[in-house]
Amino acid sequence: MDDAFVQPLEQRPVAPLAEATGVPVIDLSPLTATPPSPVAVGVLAAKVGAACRDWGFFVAVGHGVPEAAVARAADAGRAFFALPAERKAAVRRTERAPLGYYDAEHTKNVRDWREVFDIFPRELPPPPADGGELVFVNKWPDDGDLPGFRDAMEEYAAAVEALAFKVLELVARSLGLRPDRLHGFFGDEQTTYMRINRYPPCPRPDLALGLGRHKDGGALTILRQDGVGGLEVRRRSAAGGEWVRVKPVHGSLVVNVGDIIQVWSNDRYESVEHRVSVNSEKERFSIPYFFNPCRHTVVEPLQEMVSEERPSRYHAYNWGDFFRIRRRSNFGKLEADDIQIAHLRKDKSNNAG
Ligand SMILES: O=C(O)CCC(=O)C(=O)O
Ligand SMILES: [Fe+2]
Repeated sequence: MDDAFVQPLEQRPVAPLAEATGVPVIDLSPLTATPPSPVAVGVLAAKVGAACRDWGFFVAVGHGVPEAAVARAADAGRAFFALPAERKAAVRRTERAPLGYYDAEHTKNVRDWREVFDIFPRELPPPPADGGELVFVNKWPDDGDLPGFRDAMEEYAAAVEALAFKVLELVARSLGLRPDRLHGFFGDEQTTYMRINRYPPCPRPDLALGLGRHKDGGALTILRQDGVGGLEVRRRSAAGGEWVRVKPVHGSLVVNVGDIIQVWSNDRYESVEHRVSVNSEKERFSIPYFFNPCRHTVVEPLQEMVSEERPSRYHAYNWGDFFRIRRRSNFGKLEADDIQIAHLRKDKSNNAG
């Protein structure tokens, strides 16, 4: 195996992991009840708040994303990766136009054992030709190659977007905010993107990771994983900091708190650190949906989350700049590690990330 994939000793997956105890599984069906019960929604918001605080993630069931849409997207993803290499290369990502196919992602400067395909469900208009800006325009494979691929991706993304707004509302409620307090950040110029991941079987699963440890930089991630397993999350340091496996639950979606909610909440909620182990027998597929605000959003603790007793813990930053730097560092091996919100923390003594 190529050395580029070998994780530093302390990051190598250690098997077997402790079976996760108390991983929060939350039934979101009160959201789709007609008419909705304000009491049930209030109870739900409290559960979501506790999971965001104690774990930084939860497993959602009863989420309302139709099973058929999930199945079509999953099948379309498999079919895409099964295309011959040259068909995938035809929609390959470039440094300037970072959507499409890629097979050399790096996380913290170690190569991931996976291939990916990225789309922006809400495409951004192409920037002026010579501005040097990134071009977020989708690269769809030929419909002849892959009939129905685009439709399946768009249908799934639309269903997950509806869920993302509902979860955002629960997060806002749980912080004592107006239910639509966060919606305005997610307008037409959203930088939300959706990815399909394929993790091939790996001859040395003891040395490599499908995806190295990281925190998602956006607001929320909604992830569909198949039945193979491999996703691992790290418990907050207060709870021991050990890695636990997120066992696949049929029909569920995993919801991660990202860095932006950590900052907005002024550290009431914490973005979950996670990684993906691989195995030597089975390929694994997943579909994360990264719910991200508009490019020009200035991210900082919400004014309601800041007080004299709890002053703002972060310097304000421009999301578009953060996103661009992250995308660039994913492109290949760089001199420095990825940018982290820990770098934007005012009190650098708590600098883990
Ligand atoms: O494949 C997975 O289960 C996790 C994917 C993930 O964390 C990511 O793409 O950021
Ligand atoms: Fe992630």
